[in-house]
Amino acid sequence: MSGEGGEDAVRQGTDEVTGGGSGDAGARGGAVRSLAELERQVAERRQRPAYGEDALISCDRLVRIFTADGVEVQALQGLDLLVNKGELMALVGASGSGKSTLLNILAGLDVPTAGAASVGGYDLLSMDAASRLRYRREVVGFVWQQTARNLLPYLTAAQNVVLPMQLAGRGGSFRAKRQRAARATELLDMLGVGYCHDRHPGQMSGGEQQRAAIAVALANNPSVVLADEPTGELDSATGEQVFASFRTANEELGTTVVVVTHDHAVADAVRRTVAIRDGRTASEVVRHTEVDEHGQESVVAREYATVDRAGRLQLPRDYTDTLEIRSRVLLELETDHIGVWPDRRSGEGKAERQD
Ligand SMILES: Nc1ncnc2c1ncn2[C@@H]1O[C@H](COP(=O)(O)OP(=O)(O)OP(=O)(O)O)[C@@H](O)[C@H]1O
Repeated sequence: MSGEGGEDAVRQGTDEVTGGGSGDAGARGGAVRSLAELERQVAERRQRPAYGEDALISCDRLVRIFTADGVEVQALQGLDLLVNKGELMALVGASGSGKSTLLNILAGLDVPTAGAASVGGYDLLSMDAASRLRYRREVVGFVWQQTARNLLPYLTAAQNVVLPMQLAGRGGSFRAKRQRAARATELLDMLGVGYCHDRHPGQMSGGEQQRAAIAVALANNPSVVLADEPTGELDSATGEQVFASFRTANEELGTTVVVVTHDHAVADAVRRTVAIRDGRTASEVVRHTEVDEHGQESVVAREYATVDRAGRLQLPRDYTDTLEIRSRVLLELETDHIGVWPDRRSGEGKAERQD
C-alpha cells in the first residue's frame, strides 16, 4: 500500500487513517480503518503467494502472435492458466481458439510473443537452447493425435520406449541398459499393452499405438504429459481405453496430465475442463464426487467463468445470446455477488415479461 493516508496518520500522531488517501475518504464512502487493521492487511498481502507460485504450470497473460504473408494472427491473447501438480485436466475450445498453440508452448516447441509461462520451475520464455533440450527430454512428455507421429515405425514398442531414455544419455553401462529395458517393460505392462512389447507399430492397432506412445512420453519420468487430441483418430471404445491409460499414469505415477480434446467422453471424465475462447481461458467446469444420505456417490459438475489477471470475465455466449446482450451490461455490486443486467435503455436485452 502506498500509505498516503498512513503517512498522514503518522504525521498527525493518530492511529486512524482514511481508506483512500487524504481528502477523498468521504467520496469513497468514508471508510475509516485503524492503522493496526491496515498493517494486518499489508502483512496478509505479503504472505499471499504470488500468482502461480504454487502451480506446476503457470501461464500469465500469455500472447502468441503469428505473422503469415504480412497478416498477424493473435492465437493467444493474454491467456492465464494455472495447473497444479498431480492434476488430470482437459482443455477444450472451438477450432482455432488457440489450444494447440498453447500446448506447443508448454511442450517447449514454440516460444510465446509476450507474457510469462513456466512449467516445473522452467521459464519458457527465457530458456537457453541447452535448458530447452533438457526441458523437452526430462520435464515434459508429448502425445500427438496422429498415431504415426508418436512412434518410430522401424522400432518395436519397447525400443520406442527405451529411445527417449537413451537420448537423455543416462549411462551406457550394461546395468543402465538393463534398467532402461526393465522400465520399458514396466510402463507397457502398466498401460495394458505389455503384449505389444516386441511388435512394430505397423503390427499394432491405433489404440495400442497410442497407449505405447503414452509409455514413450512417460519414459523419462516427466512432471507433465501433454496430449493433443490423443483420441481424435480412434473410435469411442478405443478412445476410452487410451484415456484410461492417461488416468493410470496420473494415479500410479502422479504425473500431471493436460489433454486437448474435442472428445466429450474425455472432457467429461476429468476433474477440471478449461475452455479456451479467442486465445483466452473463458470458463471451466469442475467436478467433484458427492455422497448422498444413502451412501450413493454421484459426480457433480459446476461451471465457472474465469476472471483473468486483468479482471476480465467472458460471459458464456449462450447466456448473452439468450438475454440478447450485445455491447454492454449494467453491473450492480451486492454484498455477496455482482448483478449483471442487459442495458435496456440502449435497446439491448429481451423485453421484460409483462405477466
Ligand atoms: N504457424 C502458424 N502460422 C500462422 N497462424 C497460425 C499458426 N499456428 C496457428 N495459427 C493460427 O492461430 C490460431 C489458433 O490456432 P490453434 O491451432 O492453436 O487452434 P486450435 O484451438 O488448436 O484449433 P483446432 O482445434 O482446429 O486444432 C488459428 O487462427 C490458426 O490459424
